[in-house]
Amino acid sequence: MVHHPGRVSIVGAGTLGSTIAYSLMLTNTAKEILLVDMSQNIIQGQVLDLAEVQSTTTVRAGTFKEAGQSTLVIITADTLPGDADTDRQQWLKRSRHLMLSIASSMSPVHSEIMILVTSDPVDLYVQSLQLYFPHVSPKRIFGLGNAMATARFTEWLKEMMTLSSSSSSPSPVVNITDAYCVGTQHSPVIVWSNAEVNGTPVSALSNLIAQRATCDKVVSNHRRYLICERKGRAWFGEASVVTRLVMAILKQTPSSRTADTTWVLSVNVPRYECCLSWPVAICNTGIKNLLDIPVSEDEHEQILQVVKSNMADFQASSD
Ligand SMILES: NC(=O)c1ccc[n+]([C@@H]2O[C@H](COP(=O)([O-])OP(=O)(O)OC[C@H]3O[C@@H](n4cnc5c(N)ncnc54)[C@H](O)[C@@H]3O)[C@@H](O)[C@H]2O)c1
Repeated sequence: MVHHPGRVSIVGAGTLGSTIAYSLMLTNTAKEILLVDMSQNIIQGQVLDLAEVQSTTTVRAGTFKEAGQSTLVIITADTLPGDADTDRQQWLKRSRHLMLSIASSMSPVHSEIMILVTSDPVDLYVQSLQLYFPHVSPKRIFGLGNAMATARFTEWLKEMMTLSSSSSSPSPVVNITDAYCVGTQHSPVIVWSNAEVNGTPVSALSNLIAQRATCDKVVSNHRRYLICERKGRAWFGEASVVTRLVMAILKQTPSSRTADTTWVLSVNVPRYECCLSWPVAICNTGIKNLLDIPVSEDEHEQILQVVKSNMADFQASSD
C-alpha cells in the first residue's frame, strides 16, 4: 500500500483545522499538507489563502483516500455549527456516525498511519477509530485530550511559586515535574499527589493546597467558555498545542530525547479498559508508552467516575 512520508492531512478545514495548517506551515514541520473537508468552498478558500504563506511546506486540497495514505491525519471535523442537539445521546450517536463515516471514506489506511483527533467528544472518537482500524496499533491513534489543561496546571504552579517568593529576589527558578491533569476536558482530574516543585511534593506545600479551588477553575475549560461567549469558538491555544505535538512527533528520531516527549493525551488506558486523558511518552511512531503514575485514593475515585461516564457515552453512542 502506498504511504507518503512527511504528508500531514487535516480532515476538517474549518477554523481549527486551518489555524493548525497555518501554524504547521510557519514551522515548516511537514513536507506537504492536504486539506480535506465536505465543503469544497471551504477547502478552495483555505488553500488559496494558505498558499500565500511563505513556507517549505506545500498545501493543497486532498481526498479522504489520500488522507488515508499520510504519515499523520489530524481530525478536526465537526458537525455544522448551529446544528446543536438538545439530547446528549442524539449528539453522541451523530458524532460517532460522523467519525465512522470519515474512517470509512479514508479506508483502506496503511498500518503505519498516525491519527490525532482534536474534535469533541475526543475519547469516544479515539475509541471508535481504534475499533474501526484493528490493523493499526492503538498506540498510533490518539486524541489531544488534556494537554492544554496540563499546561495550565504547570503554569499555575509556576505562577504561584513565583508570587510566594520574596519580591526583592530575582525571578526564582521553578522546576515543575510530574504535574498532570488526567480524566477528560470536561471532567479534569488534577493529580496533585504526583506533582513536585523543585523536588518537593506539591501536597507538602500548604500555600498551594489552600488554593486548590482556584486551580480547579484555571485548569478547567473556564477560559474556553469565556472565549466562546465572546467570539463563538476558541482555536489559537489548541492550534499551538497541536503544532507543538506534531513537531515533537514528526521531528523525533528514534534516539532523540527532548523535554517535549511527555504529553497528556486521550489514549486507551488498559488499567481502566477505557479511553481517557493519561500521561504518555511519545515517539516518532505515536505513543511510546503510558506512564505508570501513582494516584491517591481520592484521585482514583474521580478517575473511576470519568471512566464510568465515558463508558456510558460509548454505549449510548452505539445503542
Ligand atoms: N480539543 C480542543 O481543545 C478543541 C479546541 C477547539 C475546538 N475543538 C473542537 O474541534 C472541532 C472543530 O472546531 P472548529 O472551530 O474548527 O469548527 P468549524 O465548524 O469551523 O470546522 C469544522 C469543519 O468540519 C467540516 N466537516 C464536517 N463534517 C465533515 C466530514 N464528515 N468530513 C470532513 N469535514 C467535515 C465542516 O465542513 C467544517 O469546515 C470541534 O469539535 C471543536 O469542539 C477542540
